[in-house]
Amino acid sequence: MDYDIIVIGGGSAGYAAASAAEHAGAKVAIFDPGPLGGLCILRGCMPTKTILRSSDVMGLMQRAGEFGLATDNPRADLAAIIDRKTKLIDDFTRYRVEQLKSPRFTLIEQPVRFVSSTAVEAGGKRYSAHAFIIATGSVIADIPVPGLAEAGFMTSDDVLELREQPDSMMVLGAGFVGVELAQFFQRIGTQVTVVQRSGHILSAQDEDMARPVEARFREEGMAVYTGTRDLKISVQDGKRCAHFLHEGKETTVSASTILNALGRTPNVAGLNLEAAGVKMGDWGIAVDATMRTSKRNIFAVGDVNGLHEVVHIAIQQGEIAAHNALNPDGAQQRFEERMKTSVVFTDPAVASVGYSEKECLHNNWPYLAASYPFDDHGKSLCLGETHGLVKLLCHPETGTLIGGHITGPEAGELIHHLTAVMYYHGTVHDMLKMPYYHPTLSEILTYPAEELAEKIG
Ligand SMILES: Cc1cc2nc3c(=O)[nH]c(=O)nc-3n(C[C@H](O)[C@H](O)[C@H](O)COP(=O)(O)OP(=O)(O)OC[C@H]3O[C@@H](n4cnc5c(N)ncnc54)[C@H](O)[C@@H]3O)c2cc1C
Ligand SMILES: NC(=O)c1ccc[n+]([C@@H]2O[C@H](COP(=O)([O-])OP(=O)(O)OC[C@H]3O[C@@H](n4cnc5c(N)ncnc54)[C@H](O)[C@@H]3O)[C@@H](O)[C@H]2O)c1
Repeated sequence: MDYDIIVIGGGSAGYAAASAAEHAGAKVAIFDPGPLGGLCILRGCMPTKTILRSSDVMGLMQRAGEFGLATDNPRADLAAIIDRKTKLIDDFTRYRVEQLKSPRFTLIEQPVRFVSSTAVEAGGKRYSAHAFIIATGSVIADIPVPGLAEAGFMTSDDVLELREQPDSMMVLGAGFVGVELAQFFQRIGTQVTVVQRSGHILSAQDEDMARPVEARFREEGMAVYTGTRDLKISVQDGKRCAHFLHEGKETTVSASTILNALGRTPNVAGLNLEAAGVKMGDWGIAVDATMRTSKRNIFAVGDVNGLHEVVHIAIQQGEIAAHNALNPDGAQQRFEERMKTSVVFTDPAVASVGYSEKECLHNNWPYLAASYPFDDHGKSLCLGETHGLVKLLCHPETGTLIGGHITGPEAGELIHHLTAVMYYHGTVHDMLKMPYYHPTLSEILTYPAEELAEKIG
């Protein structure tokens, strides 16, 4: 065999897998045709969070009067925002490329296709390995909306290079990508309309956690349509129009641009998975908790398995796969659904760890829930950040925390407190024994914990 492990794709999941495998003493090759850097650095987490910082500052400037301050007609310069993003991303990318090109691995900048379960082909050459870790990520999905392709649209990739601000924009889809970018554009002065099929935005979250974001969007002047049906697109008088059924009525909205945020799909094109005997599942390459595919020596990690398209989970899965690939007969590491975490970086932000009420109800799992709103919490009132709530879910007898959900100020930071409690299998009673500084946002977490502890007795 040429290598112990061949990693296909050098993004967050692939780099983590290769790094862990090399650290454990394996001979590793990474195949990636580039551009090198991975989605998170090049067109995902980091560039979007960089530009959102500008719109968050803008959002505060627009509220200056509320805090006894005056600003002189704040305006956004999209080209300058994009320049700041590009400078940072170039630095992050350079660092990642150096890591990929280090002598720790053999980096081959070619796409690969399987020829069997123990060999791949790239650039006309054949390479064999004991194990393979597929980490080819995801691509923007081609969702068939009538008229959309003819009308033309932008994607999150395009937005990150846009230098001229559109006067108006329709955002199709209100998942993570749609909501973060919708608020960015609305806050910098583009008139945004969001069109979402499910009954509330962020359809994977519990409804009560998503509604405060919708409320904030509307207060900021955004038009938000949820529960839409039969979406079609046309072009009339130079404007792009979306036609859909909303609350039983034919509705048409228009804008100069469309942002297609209808979702992503696993990137498996050209891999020739059939030759390796690797099977697809409903959302991506089918894997078990050890990250093994239908073929025992082949693993799939990160967006390509479609389980949770977020970066820390991609990294964790990469490390799990590396360990299991190198220890096929030893103790296997498993991905723990129990600790899954997500953060949507809107304002208010939406952060979750563990299970939602939706999931508990769907699976018939027993739970107790309690929540508390930010508009009744002292520190939030001082900050003027009163949108949202915190919600805790615990086991009805033991009080063990099984889910923590925060929509509100600094939710993406506050959630880690609940992550720590859950990591150590802590209970709502444990939360009440911990000291909380006053006045802080974190204190709000004790109120639902208290309610749940009283219920359990
Ligand atoms: C706009 C946006 C914002 C996001 N924001 C966040 C966020 O704030 N926080 C968060 O946690 N997640 C965020 N995500 C999701 C996150 O970026 C992804 O979950 C993560 O980057 C996936 O990593 P990956 O390693 O699976 O895939 P990728 O990083 O996409 O890596 C795949 C690699 O495979 C290579 N490749 C492709 N085809 C082949 C082939 N045939 N052969 C060899 N190599 C190949 C590619 O060149 C690429 O380098 C965001 C996503 C988007 C789109
Ligand atoms: N902050 C973060 O961590 C972050 C940010 C961005 C993306 N991501 C990751 O990237 C993944 C992809 O995000 P995404 O937002 O592109 O996809 P998504 O699947 O989360 O959202 C797409 C939305 O479009 C809606 N939709 C689909 N067809 C529609 C139609 N015909 N009419 C109206 N609405 C329709 C869907 O109901 C869905 O809510 C996410 O699952 C997330 O894990 C994470």
